[in-house]
Amino acid sequence: MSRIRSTFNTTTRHNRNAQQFRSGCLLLLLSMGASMSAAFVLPHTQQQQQVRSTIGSNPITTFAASVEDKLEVFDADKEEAIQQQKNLMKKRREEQKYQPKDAQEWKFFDTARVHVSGGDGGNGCVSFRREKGEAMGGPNGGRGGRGGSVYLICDKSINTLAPLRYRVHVRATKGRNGLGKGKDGQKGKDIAIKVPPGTVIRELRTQKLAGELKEDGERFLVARGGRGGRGNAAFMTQRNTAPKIAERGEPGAKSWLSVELRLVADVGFLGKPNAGKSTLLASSSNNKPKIADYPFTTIVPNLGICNIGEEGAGLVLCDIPGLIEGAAGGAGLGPAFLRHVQRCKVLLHVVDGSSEDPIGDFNTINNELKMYDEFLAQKPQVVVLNKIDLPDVQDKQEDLLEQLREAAGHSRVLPISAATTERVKELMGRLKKFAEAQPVIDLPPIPEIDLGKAGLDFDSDDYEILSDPSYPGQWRISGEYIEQIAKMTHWEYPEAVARFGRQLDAVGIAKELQARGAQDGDLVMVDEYDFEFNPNLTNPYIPQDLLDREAMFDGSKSKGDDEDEAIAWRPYQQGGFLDEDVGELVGFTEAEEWDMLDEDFEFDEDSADFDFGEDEVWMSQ
Ligand SMILES: Nc1nc2c(ncn2[C@@H]2O[C@H](COP(=O)(O)OP(=O)(O)OP(=O)(O)O)[C@@H](O)[C@H]2O)c(=O)[nH]1
Ligand SMILES: [Mg+2]
Repeated sequence: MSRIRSTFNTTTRHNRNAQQFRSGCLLLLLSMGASMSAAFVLPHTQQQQQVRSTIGSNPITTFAASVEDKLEVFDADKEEAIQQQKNLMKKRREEQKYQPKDAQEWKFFDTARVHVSGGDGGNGCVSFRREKGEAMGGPNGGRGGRGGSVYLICDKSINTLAPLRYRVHVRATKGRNGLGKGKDGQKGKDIAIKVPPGTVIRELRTQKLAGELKEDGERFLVARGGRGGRGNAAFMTQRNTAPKIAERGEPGAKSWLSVELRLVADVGFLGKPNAGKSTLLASSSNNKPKIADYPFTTIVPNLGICNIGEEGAGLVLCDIPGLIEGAAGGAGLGPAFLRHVQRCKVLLHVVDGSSEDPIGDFNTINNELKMYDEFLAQKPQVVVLNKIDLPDVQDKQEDLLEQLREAAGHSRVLPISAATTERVKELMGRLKKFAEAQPVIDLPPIPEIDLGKAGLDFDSDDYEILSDPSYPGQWRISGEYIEQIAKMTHWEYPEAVARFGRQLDAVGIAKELQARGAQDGDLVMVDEYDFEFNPNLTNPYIPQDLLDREAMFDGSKSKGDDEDEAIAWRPYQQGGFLDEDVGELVGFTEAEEWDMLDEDFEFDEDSADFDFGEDEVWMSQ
């Protein structure tokens, strides 16, 4: 059996050289990255300028363009159109500056980043029963409490991620430490964050999908609290009836999340700016969005519930900012909001009959849609020809309808006037029937990452041993499981250190190290802990300063005459641990309330108790 010698004094300041080396490399990489990005990422217009100067009207233009598809051939008309749109958007931004802060636009947030951390588990305790005539009874150190977990809860009464904008760090509380007399530590409090239906959760760094909340009341574990460390009572065996060993609490899971909202509606509006989408929403629902005769009036999605006519009542409508040519490539405001119509059963394509080229508009939008997302492009559409109250439009109405039917390839085309509400009631009735008839094809997303796991749940075989020839005799072991075990080891208890050695053995790490040529006395690093590798050592090394402290401790003074009182093993009166920050042995203190845990604690999501206290659950407003 291999033993690992714990070298305390070096625990916190391990391997400075290696760290410096690493951070040096990192700096180097970062500075390389910076200069590379400076060289390759040019502003859009600058890129176009370059393209223009290299291509010009040269006959090889077509050849160049086909060689490099990404090159955009300069087109004066398009450039002008883009410039016009830019000016308009600038105008909108200017206007926005003067909007009151409580305007709808200010409150709508559909993306957020948040750091969630589950509470650490409480530490286990080493303590022994003491009764009359029995100097040292059985072990009775309690278990630490479980750390609180962080959940997201789906609440249909809110429709923005604004609460997450105002608090980026969400931490659940720690579990309390276990105490003597078999008292287990109190659990940490769970935290729940309310989010609207359609919230999609991803791990920020990898952008891996973790899950999605759709139904009201559904909840999703995003950071699991750590398990409480076991007290010495749990380590009693026939051979060792007085174990001086306890575990530290398991650290809670932590991660950065990117949270994104996809509104859930039956019908998503689609169309060029100024087509009359918001006017239609206003004339058919309880929502009164902003309407004006310039493009990009709408800058955030609006949800409305149809309230005209019996047939269409209750239909949920979603009006998004208008789309323009180049939307799939990021032009205009629309693309950022297109994901909001991904959940809709049906798309309502609003065509402005008074536009110069209504059919061209219709085709442009459909092309953009195809480029943006094939899935979205295949959603069933209903087309409306809007503004038929205008005489000009009336004149060519029949022609336009015919052409639209042809371009769309189906006959779900209806002439309406959103302004006068002509045929709007009929449209809503038909839309509702059509939406209801749609099969549910929205496949449930396949999660790629499980945020509900804490370190100990990871596959125990999963570890990696790294060594660097320039640092002979140094080994770094990485792996969620072994790192978590290291964090849970009470290094000041020799038996705990020995147990860690056995765990290294069990996972196969000790053998692997030997096979790779690790020598007696080599430095082994796991997470922030350093050890000397010593497979032949039989007695774990106890740092002298800890032994000195123990010798200085006078147990007889600590507790009064009450012989029945349970006292802890010296020097940890009620059990204790080494506080690495201050380098001191710290005793556990008595807490007011106790909460008993089963010995074999299993994480049970259903028993999670949410704290709906003051600032831990966030409402939308
Ligand atoms: N005559 C007439 N005008 C309409 C009709 N529908 C909308 N409008 C006008 O068209 C202009 C644009 O309407 P909006 O509803 O803001 O258009 P939108 O599609 O929401 O535009 P964005 O939000 O910019 O994408 C406004 O001046 C409306 O009054 C209609 O049926 N008839
Ligand atoms: Mg609008």
